[in-house]
Amino acid sequence: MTELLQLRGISKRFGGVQALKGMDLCIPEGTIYGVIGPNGAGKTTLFNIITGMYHADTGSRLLAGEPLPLTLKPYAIVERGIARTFQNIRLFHFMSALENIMVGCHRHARAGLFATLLNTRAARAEEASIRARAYELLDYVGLPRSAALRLANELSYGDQRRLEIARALATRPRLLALDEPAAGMNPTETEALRSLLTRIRNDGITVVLIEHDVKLMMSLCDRLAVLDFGELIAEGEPAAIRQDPRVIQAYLGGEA
Ligand SMILES: Nc1ncnc2c1ncn2[C@@H]1O[C@H](COP(=O)(O)OP(=O)(O)OP(=O)(O)O)[C@@H](O)[C@H]1O
Repeated sequence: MTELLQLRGISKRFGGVQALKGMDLCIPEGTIYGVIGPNGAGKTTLFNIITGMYHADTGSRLLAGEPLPLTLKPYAIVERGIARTFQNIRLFHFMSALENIMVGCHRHARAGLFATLLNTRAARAEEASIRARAYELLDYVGLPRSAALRLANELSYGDQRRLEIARALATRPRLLALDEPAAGMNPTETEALRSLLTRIRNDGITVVLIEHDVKLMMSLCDRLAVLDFGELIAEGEPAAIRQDPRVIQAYLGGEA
């Protein structure tokens, strides 16, 4: 198994709270990798460090063996191949679903500002190809064509979540980071999400997610990291995690 993302000795303090305590973590390429743990364990902090929203106090990280400096800003992290979604959906609500995806596609656009303003042939061709790619992604995440021209905030909750994933995929990430993607979903939407994430993984994009639904995580993820009080207390395949006494004591309470 090749490691896609490696974190070494990552620490983060907020005032008097040590949210992460020298954490080491390796996310293997081609997996669905879950991060679980009780409230306040440090999951969101870890996630925000992976995606550049927070800067760690100490530690280092590598993406596909290349250093990924801790000070990189979120847009630079996206450029290096890590895209994310948010716990509270952050779409451009007054843009159409298609336009939301096109924004993500523009990361790979080549036409410069002047070519676009002058509406040159090259700029028009590029815009057409971005639009075509956005339609492909709309299909890929399972949104109907009829959703394309609707405003993002008119879509159902589950469809907005799919749209966020499509927009993240539009940046062509190697690692897709999802912050509680199943939160607020009904069972049908959750099952559809499971199929979509499995498809994304099978198509070669590594997925890392935080999720409170432990049952879903146990059945969906290839590997799990369990955090407690800012430390990694267990890491491995779900079958082993389920039986780990530290996990049972710290978090699962014997329910899993
Ligand atoms: N911006 C912040 N300022 C101050 N303290 C913070 C901040 N973010 C997180 N913390 C603290 O760091 C610790 C870890 O929080 P974090 O949100 O990472 O945990 P979590 O595992 O995601 O929890 P939850 O499941 O409740 O979302 C908590 O004690 C939290 O109060």
